[in-house]
Parts: sequence; structure tokens; C-alpha cells
Amino acid sequence: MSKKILSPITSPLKGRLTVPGDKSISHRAVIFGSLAKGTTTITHFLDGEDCFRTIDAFRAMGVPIQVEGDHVTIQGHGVEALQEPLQPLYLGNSGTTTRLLLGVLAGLPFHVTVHGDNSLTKRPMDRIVSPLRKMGARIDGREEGKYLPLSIRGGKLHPIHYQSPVKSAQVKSGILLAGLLTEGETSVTELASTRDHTELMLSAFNGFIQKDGLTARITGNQNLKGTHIDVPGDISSAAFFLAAGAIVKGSKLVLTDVGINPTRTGIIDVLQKMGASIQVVKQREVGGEPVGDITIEYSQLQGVELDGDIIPRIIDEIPIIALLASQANGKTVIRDAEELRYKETDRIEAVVKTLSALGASIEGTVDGMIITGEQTLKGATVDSFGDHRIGMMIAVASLLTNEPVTLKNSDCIAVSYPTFFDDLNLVLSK
Ligand SMILES: O=C(O)C1=C[C@@H](OP(=O)(O)O)[C@@H](O)[C@H](O)C1
Ligand SMILES: C=C(OP(=O)(O)O)C(=O)O
Repeated sequence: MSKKILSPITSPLKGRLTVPGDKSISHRAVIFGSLAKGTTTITHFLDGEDCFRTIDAFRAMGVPIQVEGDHVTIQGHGVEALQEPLQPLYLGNSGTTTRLLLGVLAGLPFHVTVHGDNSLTKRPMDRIVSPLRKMGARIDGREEGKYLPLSIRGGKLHPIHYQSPVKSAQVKSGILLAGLLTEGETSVTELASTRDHTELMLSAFNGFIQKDGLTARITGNQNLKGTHIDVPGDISSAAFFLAAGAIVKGSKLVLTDVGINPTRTGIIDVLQKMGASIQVVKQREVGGEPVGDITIEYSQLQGVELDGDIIPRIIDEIPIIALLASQANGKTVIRDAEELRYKETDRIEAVVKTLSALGASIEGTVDGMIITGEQTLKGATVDSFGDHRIGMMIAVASLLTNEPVTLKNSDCIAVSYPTFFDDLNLVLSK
């Protein structure tokens, strides 16, 4: 098992940092580049383990994909050129790869088996399997297709209108991708707005999608053309540095070229609401996605109440928000976040266990948590439970302790941020 001893720090965090490319956008760029005709080039691609699972899946279907550092080149020959994979597809730890790929596989005349690691094997897949079956895909798996491994017999689908019962961009995107391979109009209505990178990226590939409030409509057999995608920095990765900058006394950081798509900027809203000194500057658009630089400075934070429609906009940031709350005056209450129980770990349980061990006052609820600050954190041995976001939250927490923190299972951080510790050392040494 990997292990990292995180020593107490002696200086605040200073300087400028460009975080790696957005994970959600990197996955989608590979998917659309593989379905399109012509060359797609991707720059600032996230070379994290999850995105390689998406690359490997399309390589297994015969798509030539070349990777040099964070540059990716895809020679797309269109959907008709995809080949049935000869082996089961291993999707590792990546929920996004799985749910989006199932949408693609449902519309292809292949028989494919997909499997993943211990964590992915426990995550619910019925949320995507059920609408894809309604479209005509034949999918089998444990507990009637609730869990991986799954076996998919795809082919000619029929369009549906789907009212999604879960607030999930992966479910929406999986159905839209299946809709792209289906004659007629497929539509998805969401309960709340979730990240819309699939919708935005489709236009970059010469595709078309209609958005009408919480409903997205797509027609099949579009003529997608290869393009260039410059991936913005991942705000979900930047969030760990925004939090560190906000809670380590004397810190001042500028995070450059961060994606600030409004469906993802809940963390900025939360920090503002907590009273952080945070600004977004140099706002611009890159390839249809809004991008900006974010400055953050240490300041005393206040507790907040978070629920309702902001939850999908902070879903991956809640572990680090819990740490922020432990350093804020008063109570923070997070509700409506039961989805956290279906991530790489049960993130409600994992956050409560790790932050309690580090000295925070935190209790879990059915759909969230209650944190009372401000608490002095202490050194301890804590486990990431194999969840990259829990691992990075613990590393940021260790910046506040006077004793070392031992982080067990630290390697999982490479899933979304392979250079996390290098970047942390960079801003600690300024
Ligand atoms: O569509 C995406 O790229 C993602 C959607 C979210 O998952 P859900 O759709 O399950 O909420 C998020 O947690 C995940 O990290 C990435
Ligand atoms: C939940 C996450 O990813 P995925 O669902 O793709 O595994 C995440 O990155 O926090």
C-alpha cells in the first residue's frame, strides 16, 4: 500500500499555479474525437489515470490515439469505423468513463464486457443501464445490471424522452451520446442543472444540440468533424489550492487558466459566502468554455448552509468544503448531498472519519454533514480509502497541523491530479 508522511509546513502558499486540464472535458474530448471524422488535437489534456481509461477504451475499438505529455492527437474515422473490442474493457476507477462509454456502446453493433476496480464495481450503474435499456440496448450484469462487470449488446436504438431521477451529468451525457447514435430525437430532462460540457463540446465538433431549460435534445447521425480542444484547468483540482490559500495564514495564490463554466463554479460561490478573499479576473472564452484566473488570499471564514441546486455545482468539492468549514467560525450544514455516497468511496463516511481523526468536529447525516468550527487540527494516520479527492483533502488539512500526518493509500491521487504534490511543493517554496 502507498503511504506518504506529510510534514508540518513552515511557510504560507505563494505564487502562480496552472492546474492540470479538466477531467470532465478531457474525457469528452477523447470521446467526441473518436466519434468524429478527421483529426482532433487536444492540448492541456489531463494525463490522469481516469482519462487514460477512456483513451484505452477507444484504442481497443481501433481508434488511433497518440499521447505526448498533455498533447493528444486522435485520427477519427467516424462511428462506422469503430471495431468491436476483442477483450473486456477495463475502466479502472472512472465513473465518467463508464457511464459515458455505456451510452456509446449501447448504439454500436458490438458485444462488449466492461469491468473496473473494487471501487467502480460497487458504484451504481442502473442509473444509466435503465434508460439505455429503454432505448433498446441489451445489458446484463450483477443484480440485474446494477453493478459492473456489465455485458452490453448494442445496436439499433430508438429515441426516448428521459426524465432523469438523479442529478447526474454522467447519466445525462451517457443518454445524449446514445442519442447521437440513434435515428430521431432523444431528450433528457434533469431535476437540476448539472455540468454541461457534453452539450458545449458537441458544437465544437460541428454537432448540434438544443437546450431548453433543464431539457437537452439531440438528434442522431450527425456529421461530427475533428477539431482542436484546449482544455481549461480543472476547477475541481484548483479547489484544493483555493482552500489551502484561504485557510493557511499569510497565503496568496493566483490560479491561472481555470475553467469557470457556471455549472462548475459553486466552490467560488461557497468561498465568497464564507467570506474568503477571492476574485476571478481575466475572464475569457476558450473553445466554448469560459476560463479565468482566480486569486485567493487567507482570511477568516464563516460557516454556511449549503443545499438545493448548488449541490451539483460543488459535488466533487464537498470533501474540501468540509475542511474549509472546520476552519470557519460557527456551524456549516450540508444537505441534499446523498450522491456523495455513490462516489469513489462513500464520501460522507470518509470525510467524517478522516476529519474527525484529524481533530475536526463533524457529524454525518443521511444526505450531508454538519461541521462546527473553528477547530485546531492535529497529526494522525489517516486513509484516503483509495479516493483521490479524500487524499488531496487530507494533504491540505496537513498544512494546518503541528505534527506529521500519515496519508495511507496516497497513490490514488494520480486518478485526477498526478502532479498534485509537485504543485503543492512549488507554491510552498515561493
Ligand atoms: O460528467 C462528469 O464528467 C462528472 C459528473 C459528476 O458525476 P455524476 O454525474 O455522477 O454526478 C462528477 O462527480 C464527476 O467527477 C464527473
Ligand atoms: C466522482 C468523480 O469521478 P468519477 O465519477 O468519474 O469516478 C470525481 O472525480 O470526484
